[in-house]
Amino acid sequence: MSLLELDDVSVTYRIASGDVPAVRGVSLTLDSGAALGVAGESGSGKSTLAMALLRLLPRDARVSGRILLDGEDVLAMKWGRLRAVRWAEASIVFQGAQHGLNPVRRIGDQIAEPLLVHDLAKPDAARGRVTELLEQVGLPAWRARSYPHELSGGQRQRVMIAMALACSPRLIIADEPTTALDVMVQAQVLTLIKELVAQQGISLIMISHDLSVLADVCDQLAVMYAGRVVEHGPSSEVFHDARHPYSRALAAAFPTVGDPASRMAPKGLGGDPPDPMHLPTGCSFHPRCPVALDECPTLDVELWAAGAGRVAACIHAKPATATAPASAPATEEPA
Ligand SMILES: Nc1ncnc2c1ncn2[C@@H]1O[C@H](COP(=O)(O)OP(=O)(O)OP(=O)(O)O)[C@@H](O)[C@H]1O
Repeated sequence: MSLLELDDVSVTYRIASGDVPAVRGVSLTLDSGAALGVAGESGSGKSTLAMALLRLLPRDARVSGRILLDGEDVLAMKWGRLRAVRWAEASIVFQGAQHGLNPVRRIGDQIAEPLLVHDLAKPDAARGRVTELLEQVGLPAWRARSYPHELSGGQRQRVMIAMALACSPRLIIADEPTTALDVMVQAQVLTLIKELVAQQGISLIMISHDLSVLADVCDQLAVMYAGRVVEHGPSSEVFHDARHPYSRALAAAFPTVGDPASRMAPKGLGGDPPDPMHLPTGCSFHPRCPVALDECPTLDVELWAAGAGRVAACIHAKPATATAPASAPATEEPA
């Protein structure tokens, strides 16, 4: 059985000026021990999807569909069960989360907190576990006595990863875990995440705008555009031989060191991602698409099987005989 199964998950923010459909009909699965990368430009719905997984969304968000964690529907869990699941079974490392550490509490106490809150260890045992966790993330044990301001950004992000690991969860969701770090430190933290996932058999969902980073860490890639998954399949294939023109543009968009704007603008694409409140008709990508056809503005787009274990929501990937949509990667070549 899959560790995580998303079935037609949608998230809409209800704000004063109307509904914002941030995530639209996402269906994905994650096997135990596997790593799934979720890519897309700013505003594509990645963080909203990540937060929906553990019901961390603000009150104005409405979530529909099913999110099954080990067969249990997260959306139907009572609060007590949900609190037990957070940290202990699945934990999130947020973008720039290292800035969220409490400045007046020692690192060791903060790492121990999830263990104590979940009653998974007594204070003495928790101290031992903190030492173990610091070692796992490449920090010396004496750092337990440090305060956050005494650590570098990369070290603080390692602390956040240690906290996420504290209760030995089966799933870690990492939302842009290295974005706020400089390039050298980014590489070190990514290597750390990769090793931890491989050694401890933890499943990972990693979110980034950078397809190359995801392809390096993850087995599977899902590319999101305007709240939808537009391509999904094995990482190296999606990265090197994308079937959707948006994934191709993302794959070609290697960030330029020191130029944050270059990360946000996939090569060869003009324009900006659409406003979710005013989505283009047909394929949402058609106004920016370099290979759009006349029918794309009215196309009823679906995820079509686009090779072994792959799906893509593009007319160019649509098999001539397509009749039904594929909500998850199919295992057969299209006819
Ligand atoms: N609390 C909120 N209320 C209303 N709209 C929101 C809220 N949070 C996000 N949105 C909107 O939902 C859409 C998806 O946002 P989201 O942050 O999930 O995208 P993202 O791909 O994670 O972007 P980024 O990489 O910038 O974090 C955007 O249009 C955003 O403006």
